[in-house]
Order: sequence, then C-alpha cells, then structure tokens
Amino acid sequence: MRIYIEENYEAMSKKAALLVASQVIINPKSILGLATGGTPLGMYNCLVEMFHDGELDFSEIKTFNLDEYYGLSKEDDQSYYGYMNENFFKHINILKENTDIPNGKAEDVLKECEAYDEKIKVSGGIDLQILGIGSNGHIGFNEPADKLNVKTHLVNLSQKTISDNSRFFANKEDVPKQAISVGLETIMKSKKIIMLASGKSKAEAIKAMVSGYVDTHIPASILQTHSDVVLVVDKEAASLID
Ligand SMILES: O=P(O)(O)OC[C@H]1O[C@](O)(CO)[C@@H](O)[C@@H]1O
Repeated sequence: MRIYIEENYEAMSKKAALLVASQVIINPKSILGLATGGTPLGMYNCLVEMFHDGELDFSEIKTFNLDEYYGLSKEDDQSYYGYMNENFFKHINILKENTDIPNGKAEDVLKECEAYDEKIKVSGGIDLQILGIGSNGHIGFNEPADKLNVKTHLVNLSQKTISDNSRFFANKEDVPKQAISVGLETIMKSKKIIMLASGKSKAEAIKAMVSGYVDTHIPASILQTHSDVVLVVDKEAASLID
C-alpha cells in the first residue's frame, strides 16, 4: 500500500484528483467506482475544475457508485443519486447512461443487487475505485460485523454511521437506516483503489486499517491484501499511524 500524507484536506483532495485524472487520461474508457460522503467533495471539485480547463474528457468514462440509501428516490436531494449529480455529473461531459447507482427505491432489492453485480461484471469490472472510510472502518456501506458480505446487498446501517451521517440531515430521525451497498468482492476486484481520509475522526480507523491484521470489525483492513491501493490522507487522519 502506498501512503501519501498531505498537509490538509485541500491538498488531499488535489492529490486524489490528480490520481483520478491520470487514470482518465491514460484510459479514457475507464470504469470508475465512485464514493459519496463528505470526504470526496473536494476531489470532485478539483476534477470539475480540470474538466473546465479542458484537461479531462469523461465522454467515454463509465461509473458505478458504491452505495445508495434504501428508501430514497433519485429525486430526493439526500440520495446519493442526487449527490453525484449535484456535485459531479452535471458539471462534466459524462453521459447519464454511463453512470450507475443502486436504485434505493427498488421493489425487489435482491434482484436489484444481483443486477448491479452483473452489470459491473459485464462492464469488465472497476478499473479505479475511489473509497472513503467510515469512522468505524466501513468501506462502501460494508459495516463492521462478524461476517462480511461478498456481493451487493441490503445493509442495516450501524448506529455509529447513522450518527456520523446525521450531519447531512435536518434531523437524526431522517437518516435512512438501511442502504444498498456493493460487497467486498466488487471492491477487491477493482484493479486500483484510492482511499481518501481526512480529519481526526478517521485517525483510529486509518490506524486499524494499516495494522497488519485483517479484522472484519474494521472492514477497510481487508484492503491490506489488495495489490494496488493508494491511501491519500491528511496529517490528522494519519496522526495515529506508527
Ligand atoms: O466521507 P464521510 O462523509 O466521512 O463518509 C465516510 C464514508 O461513508 C460513506 O458515506 C458510506 O459509503 C461513504 O460515502 C464514505 O466514504
């Protein structure tokens, strides 16, 4: 695992954007795995700026998002579909039909999950996966547990995640309690992975993630067994790494 420790959130975002940009330039038909949450917002902003400067072309890029809140429709501002459109897709020349996010309103969730895995497989798999990390060590919405799901699945969000994500909602009660998340197979089969983390609240999770042990209660720790992971962190998130 390569680790870049950047001065602050802005530098972390820029570094991550440069890594994504080189992937897009080297292979303009790349399949990108995308993350949501607060952490990648700066990276998306940098990529949008680079697009406006004429440095990037997303017209042949395909994307698959990691997860979606269960019960939220595409039209809901709080959905990850809404997030991606608002913060990234509507600012670049990506084709709508080339972007995929699990359907949070799927009536048959099992079918939706199986179809999502199949679509990723048929596309050839993820070339570059962007990941954030939960303060409890989750990746996607693969929450700490005794057993971790391999496939895309419906997940009950942990109290920690609900509480962490309540900052994005008017009331804690509004935070969805479930989500559809890709499983560890999709993440681990990605050819390259970039993980971003910023701030003190992520320091414990980052320390556990690079500990030398794989622990299902720190799902991100499985990334230690992947051959091409780049960790881009700011100083605060890196503060507990030995
Ligand atoms: O970046 P944040 O908001 O701290 O969230 C951490 C992670 O949890 C998620 O919200 C769940 O997938 C991710 O989008 C993010 O990578």
